[in-house]
Amino acid sequence: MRLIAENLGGERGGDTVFSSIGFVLEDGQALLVTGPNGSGKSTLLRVIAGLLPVAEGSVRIEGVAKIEDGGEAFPSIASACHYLGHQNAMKPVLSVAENLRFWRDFNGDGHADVEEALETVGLGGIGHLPFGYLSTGQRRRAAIAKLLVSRRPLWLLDEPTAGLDKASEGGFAQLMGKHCAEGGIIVAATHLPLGLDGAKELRMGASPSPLWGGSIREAERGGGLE
Ligand SMILES: Nc1ncnc2c1ncn2[C@@H]1O[C@H](COP(=O)(O)OP(=O)(O)OP(=O)(O)O)[C@@H](O)[C@H]1O
Repeated sequence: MRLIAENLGGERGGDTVFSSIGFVLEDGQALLVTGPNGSGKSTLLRVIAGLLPVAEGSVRIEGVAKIEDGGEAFPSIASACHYLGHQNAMKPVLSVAENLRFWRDFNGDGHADVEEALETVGLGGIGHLPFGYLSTGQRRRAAIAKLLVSRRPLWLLDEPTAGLDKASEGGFAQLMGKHCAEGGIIVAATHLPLGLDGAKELRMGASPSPLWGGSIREAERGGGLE
């Protein structure tokens, strides 16, 4: 599978946030989206996921495996991706396991079972607790377990390690490495190194405020791929 963005532009509230973004990611590749606050990293992920409209250009997947009836296993990016946003998308009054079972049923393509996924993220034994009881880092780990209970080749991750301790960051780096080694693709917006060897980097444009360490290169809000 390939994820292809061509001349991609995104808007928020009618204003252009980024434009002229282009990249191709093949099976097993990862892209780190970096840049200052407000430069459009989250907006880019949401545009790729189909949660916000494409303002210009295009983003698409190609080369998706066929299923038995000749159709494509994933007919759209939305059906091919896991989107992990800033919010964890879990119900606080449901138990951790109930939340994961919901997402497993909702997304289909059952993969790891819920207990196995919780063990993997170091939450074995607390699946019965209401999600709302968990600490910030435990909530993030439970949200990461969501990536494991259904198989989706494309992971779109927004600040995935926010709130994680060092050991959990290392564990998540291994999970991401395994996903790529199995042919998955990752696009991750981050301010922190994620421990993903060989990842490409897309730097989004500068912050409009010089006071917080950004420059005022408003004309360069488009991204550059390295
Ligand atoms: N619903 C909205 N309406 C109007 N503008 C918005 C909306 N949501 C975000 N924006 C603006 O879009 C721009 C890009 O925001 P975005 O969240 O994509 O940045 P980011 O690079 O992910 O930032 P951060 O590093 O702080 O997470 C910001 O200037 C933000 O104020």
